[in-house]
Amino acid sequence: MIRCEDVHKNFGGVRAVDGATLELAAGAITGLIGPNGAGKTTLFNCVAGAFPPTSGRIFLDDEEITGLPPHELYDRGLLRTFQIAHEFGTLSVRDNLMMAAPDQAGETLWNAWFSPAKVRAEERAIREKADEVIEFLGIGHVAEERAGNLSGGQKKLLELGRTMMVDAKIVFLDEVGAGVNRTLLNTIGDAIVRLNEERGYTFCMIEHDMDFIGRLCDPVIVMAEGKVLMQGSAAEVMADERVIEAYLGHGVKNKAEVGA
Ligand SMILES: Nc1ncnc2c1ncn2[C@@H]1O[C@H](COP(=O)(O)OP(=O)(O)OP(=O)(O)O)[C@@H](O)[C@H]1O
Repeated sequence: MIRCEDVHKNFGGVRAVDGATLELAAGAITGLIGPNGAGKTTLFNCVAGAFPPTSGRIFLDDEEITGLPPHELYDRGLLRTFQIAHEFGTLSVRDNLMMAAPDQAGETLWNAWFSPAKVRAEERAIREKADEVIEFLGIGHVAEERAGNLSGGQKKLLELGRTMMVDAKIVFLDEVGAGVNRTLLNTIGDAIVRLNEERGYTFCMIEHDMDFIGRLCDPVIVMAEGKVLMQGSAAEVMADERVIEAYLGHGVKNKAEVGA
């Protein structure tokens, strides 16, 4: 479980996150929505260690993780997908997955020279794991394809695959559905649900596609003006007057009513 207590993040005079308090339950797929500029990405960045909050505290279970750098969070199984290097365009999908595996013995010259058997055994295990991830995600038909030739949606699947190579447990997804066609979006959605149900991954996802949110996320947390406006099921938040007003912009609804 991740808990943010009264988190603030200022950029000069801009209060990007202005006292956000929320919990991301372990084992849930939580959606984070809100109008442009609501502070969602900035809050993500604070939790995932891109920069520390100006004030407030963040906990992973009972341990305070406020301000910890990404690699320390990564060691605790928490990662934001872009923390893993973007795909290597000229390498195959399988090789991209294999390179995401952490702490490989073959990376040191010493092991490569003096422990070649150990390096080979480890490489075999990593290859088997990559093949398992490829099968899980149903991307066998592009396993030998150069990652640079994948469509935007397939690259998102590869991104999810790389989280599986490092056995992440809490994954932050920032607009994973952006610019992805409906069919592939369903495939990505299915992979997220299966990772959640079968492997116990916890997800928190920023998303603008409300159909996608409605299908995957429970609960949904709504942010507006740097704060948490409300939390509920997708149906509850979509029907909530405060949420509608936040999306329309302050005063717009009232003006519309006055004009009506
Ligand atoms: N590095 C920065 N420097 C200055 N201001 C920033 C910076 N990052 C974000 N902001 C400002 O902080 C506010 C919140 O931005 P943020 O990107 O967190 O919102 P968001 O909810 O993710 O929006 P969107 O849905 O449009 O991505 C905005 O007013 C934005 O202009």
